[in-house]
Amino acid sequence: MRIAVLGTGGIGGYFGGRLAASGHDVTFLARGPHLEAIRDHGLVVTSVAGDFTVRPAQVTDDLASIGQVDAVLLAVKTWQLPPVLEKLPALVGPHTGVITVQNGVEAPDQTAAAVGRSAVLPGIAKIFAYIEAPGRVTHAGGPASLVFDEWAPASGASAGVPSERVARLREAVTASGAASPGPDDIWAELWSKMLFVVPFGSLGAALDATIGQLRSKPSSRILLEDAMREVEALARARGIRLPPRVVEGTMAFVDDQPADATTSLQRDLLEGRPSELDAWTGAVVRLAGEVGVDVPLHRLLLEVLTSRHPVPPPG
Ligand SMILES: NC(=O)C1=CN([C@@H]2O[C@H](COP(=O)(O)OP(=O)(O)OC[C@H]3O[C@@H](n4cnc5c(N)ncnc54)[C@H](OP(=O)(O)O)[C@@H]3O)[C@@H](O)[C@H]2O)C=CC1
Ligand SMILES: CC(C)(CO)C(=O)C(=O)O
Repeated sequence: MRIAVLGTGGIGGYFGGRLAASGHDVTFLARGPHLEAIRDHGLVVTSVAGDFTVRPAQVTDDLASIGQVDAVLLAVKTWQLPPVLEKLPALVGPHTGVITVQNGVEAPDQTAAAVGRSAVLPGIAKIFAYIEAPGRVTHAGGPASLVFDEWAPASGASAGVPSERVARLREAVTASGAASPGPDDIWAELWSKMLFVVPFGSLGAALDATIGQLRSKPSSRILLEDAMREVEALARARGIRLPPRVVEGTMAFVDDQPADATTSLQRDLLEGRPSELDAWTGAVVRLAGEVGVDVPLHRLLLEVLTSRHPVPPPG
């Protein structure tokens, strides 16, 4: 299968690396010293599931040179999407599937605005992975699964039967050594991840606290749960079929995580880098406004984090 991995970071490097190592024709988009290191020494992946190196790796910083592919793994951060989306149409043919992996719930729509809904496979990456050094990606934990589906999966008698391209892609991911379970409802999955990651990320950043600290102090535990209930109310108001008792289930998941866990949002904000705040907390506030749901905790968190961490200039 011809695959383009747009953004060779934690997600693109890990899942794209596995697909390349298992024999698919994968082209990686990267830039700067990371690109040079991959070109010179291959893409080196250190993983709790087994290390591997893709050498030689096909890597470029020129998206337009890639041409049409069977699948795209769109794995840049949310604020990096616009220039990539502008050039994405050149990679997309009538059967190409573009998997989005961004946290938040807006990347599928943004991608659809560039290439049409029929090309988009909304997805979620369940993993903890990052760039360790130029040319080197580390997978530190998590189930390492890539969950995705058609925008509007088959219903009625065919419910649960994946489209041909989704079936082929899931098979490729699974054969590469990662997991790709079929979701019951991809939109409910996206919102369930949002319900976990946004309260955890924004409260963690506001309080400079790990997940262990947030969950064990009664006052912050209540705030975490309240923030999750705001996302739940918003999702339900937008017609998302979240599972029953989703907050209780997510709190149980929180209790299961390593005590020192933090989110990329928290680390990016506290280290003065650009962040996905607008796509996480900003999106909750924005989308709540559209349906008249009040989300006072998220409004406060957005205000605090925006004023405390002004967006750094690009570059
Ligand atoms: N990492 C994780 O564990 C998880 C991440 N996610 C989501 O996945 C998405 C990707 O995250 P992650 O993999 O961590 O991000 P990273 O920052 O690790 O990777 C993104 C990579 O894309 C590169 N890139 C961006 N734009 C371009 C461009 N125009 N040309 C060439 N290279 C480019 C970046 O380069 P540069 O550094 O130079 O900007 C960077 O190397 C995020 O939206 C995140 O929310 C979801 C679940 C878990
Ligand atoms: C918390 C985590 C690793 C969960 O997958 C995440 O998505 C992030 O930090 O961006």
